[in-house]
Amino acid sequence: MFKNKTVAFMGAGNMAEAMISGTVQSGKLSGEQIIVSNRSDQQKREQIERLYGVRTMASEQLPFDEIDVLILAMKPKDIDTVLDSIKYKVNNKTVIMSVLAGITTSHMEQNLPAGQSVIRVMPNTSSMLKESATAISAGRFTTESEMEEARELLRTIGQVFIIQEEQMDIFTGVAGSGPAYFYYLMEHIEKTATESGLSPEVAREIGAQTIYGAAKMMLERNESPTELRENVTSPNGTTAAGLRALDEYGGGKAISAAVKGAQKRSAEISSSLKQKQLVSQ
Ligand SMILES: NC(=O)C1=CN([C@@H]2O[C@H](COP(=O)(O)OP(=O)(O)OC[C@H]3O[C@@H](n4cnc5c(N)ncnc54)[C@H](OP(=O)(O)O)[C@@H]3O)[C@@H](O)[C@H]2O)C=CC1
Ligand SMILES: O=C(O)[C@@H]1CCC=N1
Repeated sequence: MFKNKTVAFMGAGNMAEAMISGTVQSGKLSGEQIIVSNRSDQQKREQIERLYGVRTMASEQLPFDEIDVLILAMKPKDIDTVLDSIKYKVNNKTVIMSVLAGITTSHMEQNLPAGQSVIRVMPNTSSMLKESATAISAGRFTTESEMEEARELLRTIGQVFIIQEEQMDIFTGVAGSGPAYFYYLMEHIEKTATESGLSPEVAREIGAQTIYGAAKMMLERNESPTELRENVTSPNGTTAAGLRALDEYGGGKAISAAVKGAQKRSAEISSSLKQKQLVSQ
């Protein structure tokens, strides 16, 4: 399916690198088919070329006519500069995918040639190991077969969910930002475990194995998290004591607030760009 296709990245930071790593490991695209570009960090380009065997260059040197899929992976604040820089160069057959939080397909469509196919994508950094939970939403001009190809391409970095664009903010709050909540949890578990006498290496390994095992249970057993939690919790046992402390300290509320906070920020990024657009009209 990807034979003779060229995929180019604009942006070579954490998210792009995670996607590049997963895609190259999948073996579905060769390094020759992937071009990675950034604004100015030459050292980073050399490192990516060495590690993943892909072609790299500065973004202004991208061979736009050769590119089938262009993945935008810079920070949201840089989107307008980038759209301005590509709008007279991009090929109308190129599908543009953006992984930028809060940047809507309509914002991109308004700043690109009429009819350009744009897909909004929200991956997470577990793409690095082909374990992302990635969402995609079609723009106005995207065909079903382009969405199918996008899904196939992103399957190389994990599971793909096609969602309505209105659901992107909450998806970002859950899955785009989500790994950070689990790392935060792990930081606290590790700290407590080492303070209580476990070596840092052992604390890290058992914490990670515990999260991994719980995630696998969720994915492979047809049981709700409530059932799974109850199976761990003996009356008046250790887990009940732990969960009571979590409740006392507002653990559940804190988790909901984290998801909502990220969701709200994603929506804010969209609306601030809309405001800017209205002001400049
Ligand atoms: N990190 C994450 O977990 C996730 C991030 N995202 C999204 O991914 C995007 C990138 O995030 P992240 O990788 O963390 O950011 P980084 O800061 O690590 O990387 C940003 C990259 O963008 C490049 N860049 C900036 N301006 C331009 C430009 N004008 N032309 C070409 N390249 C440019 C930078 O190049 P240079 O260094 O040369 O300036 C750099 O390679 C964000 O929009 C974020 O919302 C989405 C899901 C998860
Ligand atoms: O923090 C951010 O804005 C990006 C988007 C999702 C995860 N990281």
